[in-house]
Amino acid sequence: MAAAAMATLRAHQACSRATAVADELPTTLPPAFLAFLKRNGLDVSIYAAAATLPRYVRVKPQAISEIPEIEEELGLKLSSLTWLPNFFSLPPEAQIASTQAYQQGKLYGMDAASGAAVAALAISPGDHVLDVCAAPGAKLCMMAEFLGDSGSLTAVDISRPRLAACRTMLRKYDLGRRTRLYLGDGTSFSLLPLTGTSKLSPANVCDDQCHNEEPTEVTGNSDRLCKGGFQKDARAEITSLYGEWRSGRTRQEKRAAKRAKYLGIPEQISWDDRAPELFFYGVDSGVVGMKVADVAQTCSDSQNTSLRGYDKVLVDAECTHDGSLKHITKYEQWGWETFERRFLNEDRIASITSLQLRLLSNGFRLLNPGGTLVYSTCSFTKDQNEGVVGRFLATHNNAELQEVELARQWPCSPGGLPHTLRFDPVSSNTSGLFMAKLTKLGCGPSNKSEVGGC
Ligand SMILES: C[S@@+](CC[C@H](N)C(=O)[O-])C[C@H]1O[C@@H](n2cnc3c(N)ncnc32)[C@H](O)[C@@H]1O
Repeated sequence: MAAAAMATLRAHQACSRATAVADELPTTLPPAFLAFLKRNGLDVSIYAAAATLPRYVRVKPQAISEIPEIEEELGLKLSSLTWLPNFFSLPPEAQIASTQAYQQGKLYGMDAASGAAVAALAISPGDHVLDVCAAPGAKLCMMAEFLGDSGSLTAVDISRPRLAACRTMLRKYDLGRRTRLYLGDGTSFSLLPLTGTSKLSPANVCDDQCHNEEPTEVTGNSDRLCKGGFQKDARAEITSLYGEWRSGRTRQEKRAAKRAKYLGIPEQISWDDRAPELFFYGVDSGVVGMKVADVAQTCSDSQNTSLRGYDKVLVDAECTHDGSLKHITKYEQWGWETFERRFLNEDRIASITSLQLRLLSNGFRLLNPGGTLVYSTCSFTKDQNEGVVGRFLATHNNAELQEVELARQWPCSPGGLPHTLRFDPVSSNTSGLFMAKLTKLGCGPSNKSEVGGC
């Protein structure tokens, strides 16, 4: 079909969907949310699309040949997305959680717009990738798939329970081999990728004499390791090496859970506690066999050296979630007070753009020159999207917005800055998502303190 005819058809489809959604406008959205939409110039009718929006799943490449069996189990046809490989749409009411295909880790639920944000990063095998706000981890899983058998994936999130969900997901889908998960603050995270190879093969790992579940400085014999911990040898010099990661909650996690339960607070690290905690590492993440000090090599250690940062960075920033339609409508059952407290609280809204800017700036600091960063949110507001990116560009003359070439085939609209993109239920038939793709230009006077040899 000619491009012009295609555009007309798309506009027509969007228009008839818009008419349909306006007819089904929900009346239950709470006043605080309606006021938030009004303040931000957003049209409430978009939320009526929530009920008709398809569900999307990503089928792992290894399971693509099993689509007929998966369809039979689901009792319906998977409709392949022509613009996003391995993504399929399902009717909104489709239930996947009880299927064997889901339980066996052959597919996972993920909105197509979220898949597009990962595709925009153009991850290649061998890349060192950083995910600054990783949990609960659907994008992380997709990034791990793209990475394949080389390179590394480092992921950070500030919420312990969400990070635990992320770890469960990586393990369920067997995608954690090259991944390190950190409980930490993405605005200050400074750890560099591990570019070397593991110093010990699993054959050298011993089972006995294990003392700790987490690495600590101990007197040890660096030739032999314990699974998930370290052994003591009084004769050897002070050293500590990582063994294989062991499942189950670490002592540190159990302590934090107990404390959070006692205080009745969420298990989240405090904003002042900036030291990242290694929460999970895969067998090929480069951690096994490394000294604690080497794994903890930070960006500040690397000034004026040749230590490298990350090739690709995703900053899928915390936001007000107003574009995440299905999520929003769930609050009808969960209670709008929770939504108001979490997302519409005045202090929270005031601080969120500042948080987003700091997450973006820190992700960019850790990016190698020539590398790619994608900033995304699931908010429709200009402040959290074009506003944050505009403020960032005003102070980073080594950053440049880039075209997402794949997007020429995507059902999205242009954002308010060159090359930025917006997905929404009416024109894209997806949840809401904004994305900006940035690259870091070569070293200049303005980026002297950044990684990558500058
Ligand atoms: C939009 S969600 C990320 C979704 C995730 N990328 C995915 O695909 O599943 C935003 C995440 O940012 C995390 N977050 C909030 N503040 C943070 C901070 N200062 N540093 C790191 N993560 C943070 C939240 O805990 C939340 O999990």
